[in-house]
Amino acid sequence: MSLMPLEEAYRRVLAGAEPVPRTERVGLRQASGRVLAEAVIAQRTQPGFNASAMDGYAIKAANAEAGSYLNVIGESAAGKGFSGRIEDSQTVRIFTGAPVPEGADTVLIQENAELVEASTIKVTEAPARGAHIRLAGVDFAEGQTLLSAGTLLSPGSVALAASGGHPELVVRAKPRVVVLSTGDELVLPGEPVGPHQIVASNTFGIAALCEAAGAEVIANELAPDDEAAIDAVFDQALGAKADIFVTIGGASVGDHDLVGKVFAEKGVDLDFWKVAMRPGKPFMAGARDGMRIAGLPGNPASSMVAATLFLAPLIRRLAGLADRPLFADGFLAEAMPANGSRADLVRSVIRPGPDGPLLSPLPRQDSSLLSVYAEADALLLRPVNANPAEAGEPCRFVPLS
Ligand SMILES: Nc1nc2c(c(=O)[nH]1)N[C@H]1C(S)=C(S)[C@@H](COP(=O)(O)OP(=O)(O)OC[C@H]3O[C@@H](n4cnc5c(N)ncnc54)[C@H](O)[C@@H]3O)O[C@H]1N2
Ligand code: MOO
Repeated sequence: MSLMPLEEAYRRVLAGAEPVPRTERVGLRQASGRVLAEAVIAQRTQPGFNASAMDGYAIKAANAEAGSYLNVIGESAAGKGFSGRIEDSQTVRIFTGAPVPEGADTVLIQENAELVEASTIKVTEAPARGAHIRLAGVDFAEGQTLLSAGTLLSPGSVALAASGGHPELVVRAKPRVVVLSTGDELVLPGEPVGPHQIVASNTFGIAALCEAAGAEVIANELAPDDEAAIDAVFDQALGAKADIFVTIGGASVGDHDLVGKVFAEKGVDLDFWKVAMRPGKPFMAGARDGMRIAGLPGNPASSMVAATLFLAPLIRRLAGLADRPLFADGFLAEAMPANGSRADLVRSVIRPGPDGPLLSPLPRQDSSLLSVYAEADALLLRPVNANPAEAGEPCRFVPLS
């Protein structure tokens, strides 16, 4: 099988990927970052009454020439309005958010009034008619569409939905993902590590990446290099109606790399295996009965890079989130050597430059190095067969945050 060009692999992974049709109802405290499945219609008018925007006095503007005296007949506070009516030469003490009493058309801010007796004020500066009143419905009216289906709920839109009277919202269900790490050598962090064993690390990095992209990781399993064990987790994912089955490791050509073999036995329709990129070459993509398959390589940086390029965009698509451009534009902080037949995704740090982001490759690039991966801000793209490049030349990169 020849190596698939990176951009084509990306297009193929996303081809035909639609948001999952399931929806669910969540409370407002769980709603931020979710995608609305149904429009949010205002259940009430906001504000529901003419409200004061300032602390001061509710007045009739016609009575409030500078130098006039007004008789204070009561008080309107937020949550506790004044039930009477203002007649000529009268005023009501009013506070921010309080209902404007009947008969008043203006709020005089207290800085422009002088209390001359216990219940008399003198207007020191005349206000404009209508000043400092938020009219009923100025924000929105009952029945108005506040947020349309498909909106990614920001903290501000959660506040708007709350104001519209909604304790819960109908959102798209998160795509369900099962992650399986394979390898006899793997033990969980914190468990005793035998002489030839290692700690399963990208197991947790990949689960975090899936969740950050909008998925629900319904299982994060470890299995030894054993066909029956891998088979069992595959069946578990099918049974749980996972949208994506992600494997880590066993994707290459060694005698113990069994993932591709199990996929073939399980009737997975394999779209491609192996991408012309470094790291992350032995990436597999396919599907079985509506469950998408992403087979990631085992090397820690390789799995994180392949998941960043292919799995995260797929999850975003299934979650109903907008596609993001795969690459951003920047400039090389250093000269780069010529590149070979695989696109190189160079773990790099970013700093601001005069014309845009400047990318500096980290000194060590082996695909086992999580200490380097965790430090990187970006994957600097060196295209297939790129010529040597000078510092300052434009480049493209995949942001990692
Ligand atoms: N003869 C060849 N050998 C290899 C090739 C090749 O083309 N021909 N490709 C290499 C490339 S590139 C990669 S990438 C790796 C990928 O191999 P696998 O996907 O089969 O991964 P494993 O062999 O299972 O593991 C590789 C490495 O990663 C460690 N690992 C695996 N899973 C985890 C985990 N969950 N957490 C942390 N570390 C993990 C594993 O112990 C190995 O050290 O193959 C090359 N070989
Ligand atoms: O692609 Mo492998 O991912 O070079 O280490």
